[in-house]
Amino acid sequence: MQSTKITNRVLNADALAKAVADMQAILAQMDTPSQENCGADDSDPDSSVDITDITSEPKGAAEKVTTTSTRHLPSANTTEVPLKEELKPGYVIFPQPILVNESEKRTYQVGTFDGKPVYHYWSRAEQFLSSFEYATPFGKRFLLDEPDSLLPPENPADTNRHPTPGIWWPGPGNSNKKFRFQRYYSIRPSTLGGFGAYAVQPLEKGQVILVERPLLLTTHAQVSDDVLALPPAALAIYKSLDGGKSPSWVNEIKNRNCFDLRHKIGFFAIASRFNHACRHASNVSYTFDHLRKVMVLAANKDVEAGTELTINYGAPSSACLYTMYGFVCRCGACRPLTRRDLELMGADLRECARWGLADKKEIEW
Ligand SMILES: C[S@@+](CC[C@H](N)C(=O)[O-])C[C@H]1O[C@@H](n2cnc3c(N)ncnc32)[C@H](O)[C@@H]1O
Repeated sequence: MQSTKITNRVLNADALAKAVADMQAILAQMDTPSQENCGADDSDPDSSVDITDITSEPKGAAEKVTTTSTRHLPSANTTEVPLKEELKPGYVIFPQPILVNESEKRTYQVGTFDGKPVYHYWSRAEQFLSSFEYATPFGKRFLLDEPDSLLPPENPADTNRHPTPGIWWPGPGNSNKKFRFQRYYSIRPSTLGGFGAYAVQPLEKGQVILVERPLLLTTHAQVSDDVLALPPAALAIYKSLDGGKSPSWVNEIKNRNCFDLRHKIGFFAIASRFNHACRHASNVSYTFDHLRKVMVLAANKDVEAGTELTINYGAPSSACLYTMYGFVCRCGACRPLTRRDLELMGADLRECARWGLADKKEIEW
């Protein structure tokens, strides 16, 4: 079991006890085969990774774009974009433009995926990654061969201002020096739901694929203030995360994307894009290095190129997953929730469909 989990609800002790009792009652009523129970993987492999650097930003003609995304972004962000002809493996892409350079008001389009525009921003290469020992899901180690990283630039002047000292977020606006392709995965539309991470090359068990600083490290109590205090580039990334359709978008995004990091919660531009898989179906494990304040993701089994990379959110069953995180799991490793399950759980199915928590097929029997 991982020490960090994505969490959905802020529960006090009483509410938690009630939720557990409710859930036990629901589960007692449900015809739940043992295969439904989902658990995190425990593995202990080795790591071997290397890097590719690029030294300049992609060039291309500026072009107006529109997006079909319903997620919240100020329309002013959909302005001039340098168009790249093709979507290269390993790019980090987003379903809508990310405002990365406040002064130039530019966003970056990479190309199209399934007929929809997708966008790319670069992660900044970390110069000192190999100097420190990092906590990985499989023990402490020096990452001599650097994984993809979203870490601070060596010159603090390169950072955008951030309410939390030491926190940095990515974007070409931060520096004109070296940027690195995301070599091990790309973030792209997923069959599980929304966007997800896919291996762009075969991964060996134990390979560290990502070391990432939080976009925001905060607490449940502080999240609203801290999110609203984010500078535009970081706020745009936060808003681009899953959710964000309702007036209470800050909490909605929080509920779907935050990682519980002991007394804090964290949001990540990339790690928060990894979808969930139940039981031992997840192929990536994660841990938060509290000393270095980085999230470290590593393959927990050999993975073929093109496979979706999934983590385990930590819920013990698909029913719990639904109750805690509000989505119907489609990972294939658990018994999918039925309409009856959802009814027993008191879910408003139309509301589920409206929020994309259950698609039409799932609610039409
Ligand atoms: C942390 S986000 C993961 C990235 C997200 N798919 C996106 O587009 O940004 C969690 C959300 O992804 C979706 N999701 C993750 N794992 C899923 C799964 N196994 N089945 C269905 N939906 C899933 C759910 O909508 C969930 O609220």
